[in-house]
Amino acid sequence: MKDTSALYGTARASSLDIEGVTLRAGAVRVIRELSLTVAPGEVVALVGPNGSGKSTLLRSIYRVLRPDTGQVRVDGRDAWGLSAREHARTVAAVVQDAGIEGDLTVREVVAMGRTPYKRLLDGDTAEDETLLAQALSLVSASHLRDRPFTHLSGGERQRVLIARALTQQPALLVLDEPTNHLDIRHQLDILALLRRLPATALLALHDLNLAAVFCDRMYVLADGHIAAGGTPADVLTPAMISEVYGVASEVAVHPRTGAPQVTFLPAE
Ligand SMILES: Nc1ncnc2c1ncn2[C@@H]1O[C@H](COP(=O)(O)OP(=O)(O)OP(=O)(O)O)[C@@H](O)[C@H]1O
Repeated sequence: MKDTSALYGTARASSLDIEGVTLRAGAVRVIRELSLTVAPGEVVALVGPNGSGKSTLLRSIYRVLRPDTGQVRVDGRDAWGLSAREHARTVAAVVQDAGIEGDLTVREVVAMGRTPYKRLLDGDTAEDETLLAQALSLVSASHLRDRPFTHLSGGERQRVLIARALTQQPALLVLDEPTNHLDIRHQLDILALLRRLPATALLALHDLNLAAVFCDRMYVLADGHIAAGGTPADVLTPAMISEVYGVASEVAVHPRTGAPQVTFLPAE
């Protein structure tokens, strides 16, 4: 098992409380009076149909979209009241469009994660190099270190962006479809890594069966509100899947993993 001790030698995990949050994107009210909690160290999935508001909700946690009403609290403190540096030392995000252009190398992209720990013009220290190397190793991307980021495949980029988030040493990781573009081995590796890290994680996921195996709890978003929440066994029922996704299914307990396993049935 790969070493996480440099990044997480001292275990860090934040609580997240979202209370009565309403969010607008443009003129549209996307999230209405939504509340959810994630306890320190939990891995919680946010699932739901396209357009249900998952990405929008995550944006309010990594401070791109300020709530109209309600509060996002990290360790009991208003996330929007923290200094930018303090917030970035606590919360790291992995998003779909990271907006990285130009000819930055993978190493330079991952090193951005150290910014909240530096003053202007500070160079990288030996400790930074150790953290970068460990983060790249954890996502199986050490061999990509000196390649231009924009030359990478979609799955390689995704892993590098996860490495960048890890070098922030976040106590809360917010991830928007982190398994997007990844082949099955890397999907399993990344989700197992999130489970193993001491940090708290909230991740938007489409794959209900992966959520069932790797997440402590899940919230189902539908049309900007929470339609269901609880353990995968509580949440993943044919009735919920039919109501929220309009798809027929059967749910069994997998004999090896003990997790619920959904089989989707084609429309008749
Ligand atoms: N800037 C914007 N202006 C107007 N509407 C927006 C904007 N951003 C998002 N929306 C709308 O908000 C709704 C929720 O979008 P969001 O991206 O949060 O959904 P999602 O659950 O992450 O979807 P997906 O599974 O497709 O990634 C969608 O109907 C979307 O069209």
